[in-house]
Amino acid sequence: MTNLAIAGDSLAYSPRSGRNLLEDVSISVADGERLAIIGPNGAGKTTLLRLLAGLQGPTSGTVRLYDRDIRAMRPVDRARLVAVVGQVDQPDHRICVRDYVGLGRVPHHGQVKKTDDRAIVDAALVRTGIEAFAGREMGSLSGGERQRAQIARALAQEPRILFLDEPTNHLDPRARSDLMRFVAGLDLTVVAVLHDLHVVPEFATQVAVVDAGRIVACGPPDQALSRETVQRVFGIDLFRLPHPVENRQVTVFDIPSQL
Ligand SMILES: Nc1ncnc2c1ncn2[C@@H]1O[C@H](COP(=O)(O)OP(=O)(O)OP(=O)(O)O)[C@@H](O)[C@H]1O
Repeated sequence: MTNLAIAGDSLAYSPRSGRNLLEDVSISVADGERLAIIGPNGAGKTTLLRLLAGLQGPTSGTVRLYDRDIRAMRPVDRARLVAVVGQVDQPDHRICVRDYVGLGRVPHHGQVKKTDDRAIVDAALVRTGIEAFAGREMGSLSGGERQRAQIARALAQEPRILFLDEPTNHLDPRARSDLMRFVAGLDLTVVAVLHDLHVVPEFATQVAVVDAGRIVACGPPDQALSRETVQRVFGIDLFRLPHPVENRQVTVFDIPSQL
């Protein structure tokens, strides 16, 4: 036994026709760690997340979750271990928020009493701050509220690993930071594809930088998010500066003026 939550080894993926979208990607995530996958549009981030979550099989290579080969897991066992909040989730607009969050309990049906299921759904609604919307239809929520409902559904699933694909998409700047702090406070292993580089240093314990289907830098945020890597991969600049008021450093991303 290791304390690895996720071990992806020599992963490659290419659709039936076409180029390799991922090549020779190996990554491990320790139990309780929070991995941010970053990279430019089309780099292969979502593809990597889908392979690690078992939503898609690799063309070659293996994924192990808590020492078990993901290919040998029954879907229901995987769903008790892994919850995914994807970029596109369009539930029936008429389903009410409570019932939508309750869908997270499906993999556990028959495992616990219905009253426990209800208590777990209630707790997920409270934790994500959407209990006031419980009776509303999903179609009536704002983008940010729907995002929280999706996370509540994932929490109701009681996973050990939470996968998030661009979870801050619909959120205003303060809500982005609040959400990632909230997720960091969960006692879970988390893998998140993030476009907003500002939230990465405070959220992630590990960062994987993906470019053109390969991991080009991986490590703690202050190492993986180096100025050189950010310049090369994103074409922007990075500065770590003393905070003007507080006794800490801030990471500033800047688009060079000569662009
Ligand atoms: N099934 C597929 N067949 C062909 N090409 C695909 C397929 N799935 C993804 N791609 C292509 O692979 C590349 C990587 O896609 P992916 O969604 O993993 O990128 P990403 O880094 O998450 O991008 P973004 O930041 O824009 O969401 C893209 O160019 C995409 O068009």
